[in-house]
Amino acid sequence: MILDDLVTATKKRLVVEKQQLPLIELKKQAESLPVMNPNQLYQRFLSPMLSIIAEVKKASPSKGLIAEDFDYLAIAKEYEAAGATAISVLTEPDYFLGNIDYLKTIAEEVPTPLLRKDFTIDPYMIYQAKVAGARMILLIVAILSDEELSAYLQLAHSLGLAVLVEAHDEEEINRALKVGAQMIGVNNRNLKDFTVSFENSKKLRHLIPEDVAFVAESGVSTVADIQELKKLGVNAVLVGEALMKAPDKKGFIKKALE
Ligand SMILES: O=C(O)c1ccccc1NCC(=O)[C@H](O)[C@H](O)COP(=O)(O)O
Repeated sequence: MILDDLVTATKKRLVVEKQQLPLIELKKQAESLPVMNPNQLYQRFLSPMLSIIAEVKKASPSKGLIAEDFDYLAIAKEYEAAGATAISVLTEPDYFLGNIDYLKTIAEEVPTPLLRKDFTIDPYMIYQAKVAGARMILLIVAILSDEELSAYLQLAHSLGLAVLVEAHDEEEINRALKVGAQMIGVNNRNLKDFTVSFENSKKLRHLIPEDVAFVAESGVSTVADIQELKKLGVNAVLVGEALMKAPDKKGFIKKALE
């Protein structure tokens, strides 16, 4: 399964990264930075207005190369100007052709909160996200134990980072709620065969309490899709490929927010 491959690749990458910058140094850098209150961001997602998390995504395991012309900074600036609540930046290099430097550069110029979209399996990656300028990280229930989920969530909060906890079914949602997730993303993409269906969001929406933000992830192609998800009562929609391919990204987001 693709998640296993992603975890294996991430483990290999971390060995090298930890040699280049030992944890103790990285931690010092992260802990010297100001700490924001993640509740402000959670509350923003819980507001009655739909939130759009617009993704900067060059390639993916399901689609291969998505963006030949990948001016990630210009794209992020368009997302910001259009009113995206947050910008997700893929930093995974092997399968998504991402890079944490993309996030760093965007953070220096774009005030919109940034989600470090990666396969977090080690506290090192949470410190990296903080130092790079992220305001949010992703934790995927399927690749973490309950102990890891809880420890990583607390570590992120202690650094002022909000956490999007991704779940695929009822059992994973219950695990996310048990560790105190305040924002849960349900992936509409089946990671075994890459098919996409909003059925998952529909089926699981009622399991997430009102005070926990619900994010529908993946598979949005059109503004009409976003409107369909809005009717299900989602707080936010995470959109990658459709926005990357939209000739008028600003228009797409603005229409979706109408
Ligand atoms: O996008 C993939 O192919 C993929 C494969 C395996 C694990 C994760 C994957 N995507 C990560 C994401 O969460 C999406 O990039 C995000 O939800 C946006 O999806 P989309 O709008 O369908 O590009």
